[in-house]
This record gives sequence, structure tokens and C-alpha cells, in this order.
Amino acid sequence: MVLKIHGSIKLPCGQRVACICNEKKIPYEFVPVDMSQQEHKKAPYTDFQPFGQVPYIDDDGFILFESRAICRYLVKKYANQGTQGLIPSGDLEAEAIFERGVSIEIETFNPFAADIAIEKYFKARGGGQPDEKRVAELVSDFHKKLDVYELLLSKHDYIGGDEVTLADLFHLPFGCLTQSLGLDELFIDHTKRPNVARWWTVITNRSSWIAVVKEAQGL
Ligand SMILES: N[C@@H](CCC(=O)N[C@@H](CS)C(=O)NCC(=O)O)C(=O)O
Repeated sequence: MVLKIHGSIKLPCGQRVACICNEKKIPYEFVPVDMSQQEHKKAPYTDFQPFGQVPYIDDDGFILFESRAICRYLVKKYANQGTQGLIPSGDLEAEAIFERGVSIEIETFNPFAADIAIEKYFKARGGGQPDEKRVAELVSDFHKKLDVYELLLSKHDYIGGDEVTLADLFHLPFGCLTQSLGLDELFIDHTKRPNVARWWTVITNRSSWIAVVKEAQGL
């Protein structure tokens, strides 16, 4: 059975899973969830994702939610196909640097990128207005965090080591959404943060991600 992703290619967490499917050459299909009718907040959806969020996967009867956990599962299950090395294994220090990158994305990057996206994108979709003062504070603090990224990326080519890993790819959905909200300067400032700009250009140009962007645009 083809891998079913219950959720949407238009939302960041579904995009994260789709990107890894593309890396690992795993056929998948999205099963739409009518979020306008709050389908994700009630049974039977919540029988499978009890937090009432998208996505979850159904892999031939195996149900799993949490997009990053899904990606790790898929990389391990399909170890012998597609891009290799997305989760380092066998070298203790490489594994540690990778885990550090994964934690940095969840703890340091995602809160800023997601909160900016909530203010400037998701609120507007619901007919609301962004809190511009909060956005300015978030952007200012995000710059400081990305200055540390610049330091880390001056020592390693990628945030999880010297090869591309899930730690990098996990940044793409919310990072690109934030970037698209008129915030190029966070990610692509070759003068101020040349290593961040290099890294961001490389990962956003991966064919796995370009395919996600096209699918989200219906192309
Ligand atoms: N940690 C979860 C977060 C899931 C999540 O926040 N999903 C968003 C879409 S990207 C959602 O369902 N938002 C609607 C809601 O929370 O009601 C994951 O990575 O799967």
C-alpha cells in the first residue's frame, strides 16, 4: 500500500514528511483533512492524532504522528534507497553533532520561524491582523539566533555535520514560509551571514524540496 500522509502538502509539517519521502524515493499520497470543518479536532481523526494536528501517516496499518519522528522512521525503514546518510550512524561524534543539529532546529529555530509564520501568515488567513510589535521582536531575536548559526556553519558545511542530514531538512518548511513573508534578509544575507546564506541556498535547492514547493503550488 502506498504511504498515506493524512494532512496537507500546503502545511509545513506535511511538507517536512513529503520532502523526506522525495529524498528516500518513497511513493506517497496525501489524504486530505478538512481543517475548515475542524475534522482534525474530532474523532475519528483524533483516534490517530490525539493532539488534533496534521499530519499522521498510515504505513500499511502502522500509524505514526509527529512529523520529525515520521521522517526518522522513514529514513530507517528505507535505509537502502534514495539519499544515504540522512541520519549518521556508526560514528559517535558524527551522531552527536547530528543530534545537536536536530535539537537546535526544534528548540532554537522552529519557535521563531513558526511564531513569525503564525503572526504574518496564519493569522491573515483567518482574517486577523499580525501583531507587528511582536513580529519585530521575534525577527530581532531570530537574527541573534542566526548569528550563532553563522558560527556553527563556519565550522561545518551543514547544521548536523559535514553532510546533509535530517537536521538540515527539518528547517525547510517553516524557514521557507518565513522567508516568503518578506524576510529574505534572515536567510540570505551574504555580507552579514555568508555561511547561513550558503547553507540556506544549498538546502532550498535540493530537488526533494523543489518538488514539495511545486506540489504545494499545484504544479
Ligand atoms: N509537532 C507536530 C506539530 C504538528 C502541527 O503543528 N501541525 C500544524 C500544521 S503544520 C497543525 O495541525 N495546525 C493546526 C492545529 O494545531 O490545530 C508535528 O511536527 O507533526
